[in-house]
Amino acid sequence: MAEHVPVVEVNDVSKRFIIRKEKSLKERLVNAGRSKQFKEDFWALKNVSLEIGSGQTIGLIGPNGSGKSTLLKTIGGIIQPTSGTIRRRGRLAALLELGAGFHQDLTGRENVYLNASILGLSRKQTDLYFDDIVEFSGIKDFIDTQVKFYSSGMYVRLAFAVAVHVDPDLLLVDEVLAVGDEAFQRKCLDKIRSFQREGRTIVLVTHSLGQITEFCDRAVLLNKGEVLFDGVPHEAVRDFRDVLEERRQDEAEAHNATHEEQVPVNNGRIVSTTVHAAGRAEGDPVHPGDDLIVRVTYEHPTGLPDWIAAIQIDNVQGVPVYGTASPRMKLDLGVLREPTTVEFVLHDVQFGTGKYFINSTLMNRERAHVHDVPQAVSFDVPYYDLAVGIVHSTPEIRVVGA
Ligand SMILES: Nc1ncnc2c1ncn2[C@@H]1O[C@H](COP(=O)(O)OP(=O)(O)OP(=O)(O)O)[C@@H](O)[C@H]1O
Repeated sequence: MAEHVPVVEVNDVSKRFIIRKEKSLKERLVNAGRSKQFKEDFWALKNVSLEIGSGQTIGLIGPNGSGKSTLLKTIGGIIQPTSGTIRRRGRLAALLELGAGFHQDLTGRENVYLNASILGLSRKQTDLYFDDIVEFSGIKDFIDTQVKFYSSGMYVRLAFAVAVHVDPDLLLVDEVLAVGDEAFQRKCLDKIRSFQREGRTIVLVTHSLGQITEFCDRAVLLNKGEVLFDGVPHEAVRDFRDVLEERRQDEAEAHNATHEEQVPVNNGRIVSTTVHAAGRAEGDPVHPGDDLIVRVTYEHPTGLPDWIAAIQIDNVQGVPVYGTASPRMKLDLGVLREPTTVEFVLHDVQFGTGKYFINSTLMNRERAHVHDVPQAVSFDVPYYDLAVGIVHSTPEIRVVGA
C-alpha cells in the first residue's frame, strides 16, 4: 500500500458564508425603506491546509459549528472554497447531508441507479452491484417506494449501501451514520474496517470520540474554522476535551452572570464542591484504583431538617456514570444551618480515560432539589493505550488452551 500518495490536498482553504440577519424593529425604523435584513460575513473555515495520504482514515472533530461539515463538503467538491485550493484524486463517494444525492420523487431503485451513475458507474456495472446494495441496505421491501416516504434511517441505509458499493478510493462520511440503528451502525463500521484493509482513504466526521480513537489513524481538531490539532487521535481527543471544558466554563460564567440574582436568598445552598484522589492534589489526574474524595460544603440560613447530600458523575457527553446520596450510605445529616462539609469517598474507582464532571445536589427530606450545581467540578483520568470505554478495570487475560 502506498502510504504517502496524497489523495486529498487542501491548501490554505477559507470559506466565507454570508449570513443574513433580520434587523431589529428599531433598526428598521431608522433605516426605513431599506432592506429588512443586514448581511454579515462569517468565516466557517480559515486557512485550512491538510494533506491526506492514500489509505489513511482521518477523523474530523470539533465543537458544533467548528466547520467539520463545511470542510468535508469542500473536500467532496459540494461547495467551493472562497480562497485556497483543493486537489483530489480517484473515485469519490460521499455521505454528507441526509438526503443529498437522492431525488425525492424517485423510488429507492431509481435512486440507486441515479446515484451510482453520478458516482461514475455505468448501468451495467450498477446491475452487477444492485442486489448487494439492496441486501446491504436491508430495506428490500421498500426499494420500489419513493424515497420521500423513507424514514431517515432508511435513507441512510440506502445511501451508505450505494456509497460503499461503487468502489470508491475516497469515502467521506458525515455524521449521518448516527441516524441508523445500532445494528446498522455496527455494519457500517465493519464495512469501514474492511475499506481500511483494502487501503481506501476515509474521512469521517463524528461526535463519537470512541469512534475516533477506535477507527482513525489520524484526527484533525477544528475550532472556529481553524485547525487546532492534527495528529494522533487520542491527543486530538484530549485537546478537544480541553476546548469543550473552556466552552463549558465560559457558558457557566455567562449563565451565572444572568442567574445569580435569581437564586432565592432564603434557600440553602451548596457553597463549594471539590474533588481529588486520596494522596493526590486537587486537579491531579485520577488513576484507576485511586480512592476518589468529593467534598461538598452546604449551608442553610434558617435550618433544613433531614437534608440529603447527593452527587452524580457524568462523562464528557453528559451520560451519568455514577450517582449516590447520603441516605444510601445510611447517613442521617440532621438539621443543616452552619456551613457543613460532607465527604464522599469512592473507593478503588475504575473510570476509563477521559474527563468527568461532578454534579452536586442539596435536597430536602421530600427529595425536592433545594440547590443544584451542575458540573460543579471535574477530574481527568489519563489516557491508557488500547483501553477505551467508561469503566477501567484491571483485567486478567490467560491462554486457556492452544
Ligand atoms: N450555507 C451556509 N450559510 C451560512 N452559514 C453556514 C452555511 N453552512 C454552514 N454555515 C455556518 O458555518 C459554521 C460551520 O458549520 P459546519 O456545519 O461546518 O459545522 P460543524 O463543525 O459540522 O458543526 P456540527 O457539529 O454542529 O455539525 C456554522 O456556524 C454554520 O452556521
